Amino acid sequence: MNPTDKDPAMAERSKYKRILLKLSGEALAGDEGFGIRPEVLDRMALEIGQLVGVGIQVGLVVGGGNLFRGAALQAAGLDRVAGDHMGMLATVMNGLALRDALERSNISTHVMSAIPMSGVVEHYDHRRAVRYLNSGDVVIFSAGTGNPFFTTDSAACLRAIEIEANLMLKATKVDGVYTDDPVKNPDATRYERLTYDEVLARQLGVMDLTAICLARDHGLPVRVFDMNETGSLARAVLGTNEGTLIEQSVD
Ligand SMILES: Nc1ncnc2c1ncn2[C@@H]1O[C@H](COP(=O)(O)OP(=O)(O)O)[C@@H](O)[C@H]1O
Ligand SMILES: O=c1ccn([C@@H]2O[C@H](COP(=O)(O)OP(=O)(O)O)[C@@H](O)[C@H]2O)c(=O)[nH]1
Repeated sequence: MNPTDKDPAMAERSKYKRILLKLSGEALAGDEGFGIRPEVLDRMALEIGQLVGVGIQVGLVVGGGNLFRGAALQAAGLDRVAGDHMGMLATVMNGLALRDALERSNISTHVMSAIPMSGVVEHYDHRRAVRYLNSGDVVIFSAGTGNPFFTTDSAACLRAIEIEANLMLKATKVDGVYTDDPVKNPDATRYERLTYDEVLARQLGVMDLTAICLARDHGLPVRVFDMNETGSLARAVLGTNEGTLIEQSVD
């Protein structure tokens, strides 16, 4: 499917009215692994715009790993809490860049931050976020959970549960959950579907345990997929066999 094709039947075919898309920071950096690549932002805006255009409500959580990660800064000698604050501020920068790309594509977008940052972005407010989503605007939830020692995967599950999203989509560098880390083990094979308990029991490292436990405890389905493949976001929302679906039961 070409993501630029308008598909009016898509919203009807999608069983998801509201989704939460988690973009890793590295996803914004393209092949370089660091920084923000404008052409990557534009491609993402195009794919997100396709969903918005057919009436699917989209919340976004963006990571910060393309700029700073608390654990890496700690390894370099910084205090962990200061490093995590830097990581969360990095997600706000990514959020601003993403909003810019979305608004250039005429998609009305708000950035909310879990850390108050008056004059730059709005402070996170759950009820206001839901109002924006109901009016068809995109909401970018930045600064993670606002607390150190958490990840943006956990923030994505948290916000998805709060806004009652029907699905959390984790866009990453690999095209699903594998029997082992596919980057390190070329013999690893991909699962189409998994339960939360299987992810936990098999210690599949694609998401942190806090995030998986939150999703499990609140019955939030999670689809892990590779957004570098053109059209993959639309396919993931349509529920076709894209990436890996993690849910309560696979019967
Ligand atoms: N069982 C697994 N299946 C899929 N990916 C895995 C697995 N175990 C570890 N990974 C790794 O998890 C990463 C996805 O997590 P992500 O949050 O996007 O990256 P990071 O943790 O670097 O920010 C992949 O790049 C992959 O190398
Ligand atoms: O609730 C949160 C979310 C993120 N972070 C910090 O922000 C960094 C960037 O987030 P993450 O690593 O999840 O980004 P991604 O891997 O998705 O790019 C993390 O390493 C943490 O240091 C944090 O302290 N609390």
